[in-house]
Amino acid sequence: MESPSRTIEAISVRALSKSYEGVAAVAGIDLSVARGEVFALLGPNGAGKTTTVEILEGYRRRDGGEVSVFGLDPGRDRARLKPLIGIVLQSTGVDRYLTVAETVRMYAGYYPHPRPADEVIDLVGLSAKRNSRVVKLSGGQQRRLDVAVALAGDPELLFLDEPTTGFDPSARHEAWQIVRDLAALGKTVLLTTHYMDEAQQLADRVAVISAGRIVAEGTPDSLAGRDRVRPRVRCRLPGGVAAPEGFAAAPAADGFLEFAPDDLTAALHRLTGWAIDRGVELEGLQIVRPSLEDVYLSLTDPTASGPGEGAAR
Ligand SMILES: Nc1ncnc2c1ncn2[C@@H]1O[C@H](COP(=O)(O)OP(=O)(O)OP(=O)(O)O)[C@@H](O)[C@H]1O
Repeated sequence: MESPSRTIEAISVRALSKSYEGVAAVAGIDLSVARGEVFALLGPNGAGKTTTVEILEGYRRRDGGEVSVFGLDPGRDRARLKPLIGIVLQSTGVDRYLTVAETVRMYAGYYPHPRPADEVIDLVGLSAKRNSRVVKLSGGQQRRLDVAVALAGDPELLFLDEPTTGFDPSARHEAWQIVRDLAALGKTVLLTTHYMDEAQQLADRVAVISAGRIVAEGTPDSLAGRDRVRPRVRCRLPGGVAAPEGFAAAPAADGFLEFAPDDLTAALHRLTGWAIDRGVELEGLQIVRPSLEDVYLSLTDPTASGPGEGAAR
């Protein structure tokens, strides 16, 4: 039978506030993260992400609001919370002259119910480097070791602070796989990132923080009505060929013909039928929907023109 504690949310935040010298860094945030969820906090520099996360970790005091992590208040119950959470900071200070296995075992020793060190090392893909000294690891391998250290105590919740900053593309994809593996184990993951593709790939839900407030929250695919925006059709016509009747939209800045039809299927049928009849090539024909990055920019930059009709409803 499921224990009662399994039914509560991993993280619940109500009206959280925090100011530094009278200036609000977090100005009334509500947030809830379910157990087993991968949740991404997005926001520009200085938006209040780190402040929020460090309050959840018990490293910063809040000024106001309610915060619960597995039913515990991180401001009061840090000692009880510690074995339940693992933290991967942007840079950690593991002893560079220990081996990978020694490092993970050492950290495992701090926890009451650690995960077997070899299992943790396999999980982060460092099996081949088990007996290598930290000083000999590449940057990406050291980041994996940071994740291994955070996993040593077999926490239920992982905080990942910009987990792939500075990674090459293949290291990023490998790191993403580690996060997916953690999710498959039922772990809850709260990550901060500046990479929209990372949030799109990993997060079940995202929240965008701007100037200390949450300005949008939802799944990456539906954030701010992204899924309700009419897709745009784009293509380039050969020089001297006029757009067919009914498609006489002004060309986009890059010379593409661009329009957002009511009925995408019918419009494509008419356009491609017209092109076939006349032997015209529709160069670079594509259907474009606003990306998570488009939506993010419209939410966080008041001067940006939005990603499209209805995107930021
Ligand atoms: N210890 C501090 N003392 C004073 N001001 C602080 C302190 N920590 C953060 N701030 C301020 O609070 C605001 C929010 O900072 P925070 O570090 O939470 O933002 P962030 O979203 O994590 O930014 P980044 O993406 O750059 O890491 C910023 O204006 C920052 O200058």
